[in-house]
Amino acid sequence: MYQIGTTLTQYIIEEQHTFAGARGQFTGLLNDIATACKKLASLTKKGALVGVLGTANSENVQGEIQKKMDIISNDVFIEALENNGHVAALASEEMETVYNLKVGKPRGSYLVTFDPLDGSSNMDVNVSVGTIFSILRAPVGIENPSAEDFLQAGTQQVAAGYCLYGPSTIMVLTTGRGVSMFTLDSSCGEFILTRDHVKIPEDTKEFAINVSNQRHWELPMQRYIQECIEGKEGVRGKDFNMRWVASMVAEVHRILTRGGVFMYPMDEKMRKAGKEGKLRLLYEANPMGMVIEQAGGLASTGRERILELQPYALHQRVPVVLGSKNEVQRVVDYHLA
Ligand SMILES: O=P(O)(O)OC[C@H]1O[C@](O)(COP(=O)(O)O)[C@@H](O)[C@@H]1O
Ligand SMILES: [Mg+2]
Ligand SMILES: [Mg+2]
Repeated sequence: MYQIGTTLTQYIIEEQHTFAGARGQFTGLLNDIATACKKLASLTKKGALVGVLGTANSENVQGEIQKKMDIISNDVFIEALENNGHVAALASEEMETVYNLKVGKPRGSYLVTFDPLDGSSNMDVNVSVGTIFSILRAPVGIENPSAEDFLQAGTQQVAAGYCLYGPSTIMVLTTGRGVSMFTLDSSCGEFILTRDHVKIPEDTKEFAINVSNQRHWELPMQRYIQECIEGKEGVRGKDFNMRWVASMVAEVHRILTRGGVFMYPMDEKMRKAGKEGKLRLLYEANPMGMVIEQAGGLASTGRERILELQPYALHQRVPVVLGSKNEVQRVVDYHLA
């Protein structure tokens, strides 16, 4: 158990000691990620003052028009991670293929997948956005890991987390020993531990889903949401509230803070478009799934545990239902009934 007020630097040095044979790379890598997030926190706060709002004239591998900050965040992350010999390769929402380090750059023991700017549709309207990251082990002795080397099940993650750029900047991290939250004190440029061993309430009265897609949902999801909306008058016997920020980081942070269930289910519209979901397995669902499970919640596709899925593609999409244990279990039961 760490003292509230411990700095992230002190925390990760201690965590490093729990890894047998550790040589300081893990500490270094988390520090690199923290440095990138501090830069992004400053840029998102300055916004129009530093010209980072608006759309770039380019499309990413997802077929989405990129925001300027999608590209800037991706570059900031690469710059912070590629020089210090902690990683062997990187993969990101904004890059079609694996980013291999330039010739001569020292290679490290880890792979990092990341969503440099999550909730990017909120950037221009000043609503919370964030960065999501997942750390995996790199194959030993491979100079340039390939996409296949990244296709590891979520259970293989060494660590995962996100940084939320909201009213305050908060880094949330798990190394597989519970979930810790650090708030950025910009006066000293340090992330300070503000909550440790975070636990999600098992029950909730708050759901998050984009209801505009309702007519396309599968019947089990229609039933679940209808029952929530019927509230006290219905079979649930209690009223529910709804939230939708359209930034997964903000939804997950709310759930870690007061419980809830977040859903981005599969639907008919996606099926017709040949998609298997909206959110991406390697740099959204897996890292958030690890954080949620480490805080006592569940993370499912609606039918399967997300962390046990065997990935087959770098930008693979999956349905996501995560949050308070008993509520996610109910959604799964409806899908498996
Ligand atoms: O616009 P919609 O359909 O409500 O989707 C919102 C979802 O899409 C996302 O913005 C996708 O992430 P990116 O912004 O990183 O592409 C999630 O953060 C969010 O939960
Ligand atoms: Mg995202
Ligand atoms: Mg993104």
